[in-house]
Amino acid sequence: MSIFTKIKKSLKSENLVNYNKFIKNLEFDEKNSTSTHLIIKAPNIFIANFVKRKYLNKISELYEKETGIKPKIDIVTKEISHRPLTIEEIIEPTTPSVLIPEYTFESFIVGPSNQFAYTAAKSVAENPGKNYNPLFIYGGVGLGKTHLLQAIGNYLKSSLNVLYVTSEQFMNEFTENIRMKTPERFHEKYRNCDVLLIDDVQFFAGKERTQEEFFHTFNELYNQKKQICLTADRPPKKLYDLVDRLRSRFEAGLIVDIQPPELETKIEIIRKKCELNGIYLPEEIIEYIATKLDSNIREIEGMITKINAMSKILGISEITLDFAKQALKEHIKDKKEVITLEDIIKLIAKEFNIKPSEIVSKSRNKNIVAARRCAIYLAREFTKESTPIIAKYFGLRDHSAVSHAIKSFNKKLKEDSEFRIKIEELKNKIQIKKSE
Ligand SMILES: Nc1ncnc2c1ncn2[C@@H]1O[C@H](COP(=O)(O)OP(=O)(O)OP(=O)(O)O)[C@@H](O)[C@H]1O
Repeated sequence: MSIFTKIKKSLKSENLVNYNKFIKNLEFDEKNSTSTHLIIKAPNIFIANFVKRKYLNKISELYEKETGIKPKIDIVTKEISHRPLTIEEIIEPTTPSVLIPEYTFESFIVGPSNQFAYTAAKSVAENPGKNYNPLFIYGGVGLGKTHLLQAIGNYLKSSLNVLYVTSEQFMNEFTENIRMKTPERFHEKYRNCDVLLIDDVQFFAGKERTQEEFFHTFNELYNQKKQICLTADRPPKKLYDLVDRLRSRFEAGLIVDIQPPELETKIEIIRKKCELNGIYLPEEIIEYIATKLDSNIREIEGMITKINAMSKILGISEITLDFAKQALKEHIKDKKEVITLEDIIKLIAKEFNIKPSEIVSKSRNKNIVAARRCAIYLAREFTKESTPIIAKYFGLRDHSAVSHAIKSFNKKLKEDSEFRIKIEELKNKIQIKKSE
């Protein structure tokens, strides 16, 4: 009998009223668990939350009694394996401890905000140890750093010895091996891989012994032309508590950033997540989530899961916009509507040296058309107006004309780096106005 079956049996024998409802259908994820880190699958988010609140300590205790090991336990839902569970947890930064098969290049949506990082990661995966070494990916919370790092690992794991760890795991293992007087075991593991992927290296900050060890690991692998990829929440030059020689190693490779996704990219990501998880959401709800929530994709995923789970539990077959609004009510921060369509028009008119009225006119003058497209794009990014309202305001036929204008705009953003910089500057100006 497996240990997990024994644990379930003990929970049953303790006559827990909720055994059938909450414990019976829990499954042990053998493939992804280790002896110190257990992953348990629950049928849905509510059961998972309940088990976490009520039974986690008990399960941990029973496991320790059986094995002598105090485990770390993650309870995940079957729908989205490996996801942390409560909405609060989903919003919290969390990093997995194993390679997650779903994090691939194919499931990663590319837009102007992450194009550079994606291309660099793909290139590293296709030519490990040859093009960019190390690859350093940085960016804000929940923007896809781990996903890209793991995509490299998943791409290479069948042909090479890939090692994926968080900086914390690296540190814990190092400390543990020192404590057990087995440093050679640690060296054996880390200095003999072909690809080393370390997530969240900002946590090396201030840990001098770990940094020292990592420095040697780095050199050893680098000299053997093994690929090293790192992620952090900031660029190497801002990792202040890192020893200089390590920082300069990081800086010697390719450094790429991931920016918050543009609205279109966000919408695409939501579509993809729904598709991957077999969730159907009408377009208007997808757009609602994308415009109302910030850029943290993990948070967005949490909201999709929540809407889906609530609809199932309440037996609702068709999810309406009102239902979604209700479900997300408490999670949508009450941001004041500070940027209006008029603000955008004024700003663009000034930038393009034309009159505000010309932007909303029917003129086909090249400069005015460019200004209009830009204004439409920014209106979608920064105001809370729906696509039909924006169409009406700019004198366009209907919402599909808005989508068309945004598509052409995104194409230009992708192709023309000077243009991209100009738009970034405009976005910054709007952000400044927003925070005034
Ligand atoms: N462009 C994208 N396409 C598809 N999914 C994405 C994209 N960007 C982020 N995600 C998803 O968002 C979630 C959070 O991403 P990830 O864990 O990679 O973020 P992170 O940048 O590593 O965040 P943290 O700083 O908290 O570690 C993941 O489920 C990931 O699949």
